[in-house]
Amino acid sequence: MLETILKTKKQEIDTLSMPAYEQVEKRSLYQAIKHPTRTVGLIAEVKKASPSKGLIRADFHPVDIAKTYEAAGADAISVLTDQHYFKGHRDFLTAIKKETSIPIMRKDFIIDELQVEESLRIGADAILLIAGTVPDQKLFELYQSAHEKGMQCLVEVHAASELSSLLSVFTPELIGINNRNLKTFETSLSQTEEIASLVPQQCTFISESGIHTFEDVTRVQKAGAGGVLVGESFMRAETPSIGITNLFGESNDETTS
Ligand SMILES: O=C(O)c1ccccc1NCC(=O)[C@H](O)[C@H](O)COP(=O)(O)O
Repeated sequence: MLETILKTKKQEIDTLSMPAYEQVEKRSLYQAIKHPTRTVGLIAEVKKASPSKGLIRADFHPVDIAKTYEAAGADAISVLTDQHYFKGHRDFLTAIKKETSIPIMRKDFIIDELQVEESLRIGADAILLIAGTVPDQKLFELYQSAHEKGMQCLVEVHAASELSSLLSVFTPELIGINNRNLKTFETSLSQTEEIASLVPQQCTFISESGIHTFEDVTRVQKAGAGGVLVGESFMRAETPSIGITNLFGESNDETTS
């Protein structure tokens, strides 16, 4: 699947039209995760559809969803901007950035410097970089470029071997361990438990995908996760903010919108 997505991305990059600069202030994803609202950081994702699940939320209003995430104490928001596979759009990110005050991460398949520049222009505070999509040295160059432009990065891995290889080139401040196998689409939290011991002490790591219950959160927290990235279970909730309070076993009395 990843190979197919990357093929599409390369075609998109060939015809990429660069947007105008959005004049917006930068917010720190690293600080937000280091000082979370709860005992573990939460990156809440705005995602209409996905290759593994198809359409997830038909009643999809990205800015409203993002606002309810912020009201429910999310530390940061991840916005899918890929159109073809996730029904996202870069305009969603810009609109969300303007209507919220927490860090906004661009979730896409960023493999080229032009996309880093595009991310800056649309107002992203941070971008996702995925190990294995480009050689590690190239990933490091994209990481450096993002930082030079004032953005931060969540660097995602799917296997211990990917993390070891990456660490021989650079040490990202924020590492994402994705629990989803991109070949079978199965999620397993044991991914987080297996890879966690390889994360250097100075790094924070986020457990991504397949987190649906408070037990799931507790499990990855025990493995050392400083944060979780959750999409589907919030997007399937009647209102996404209730998805957040339910995930953390909190009362929904004050969060009804
Ligand atoms: O979600 C997919 O089907 C998918 C397929 C191929 C590449 C990436 C994919 N997902 C991106 C993500 O990592 C998730 O959107 C994110 O971690 C949230 O996961 P979830 O809470 O399980 O929606």
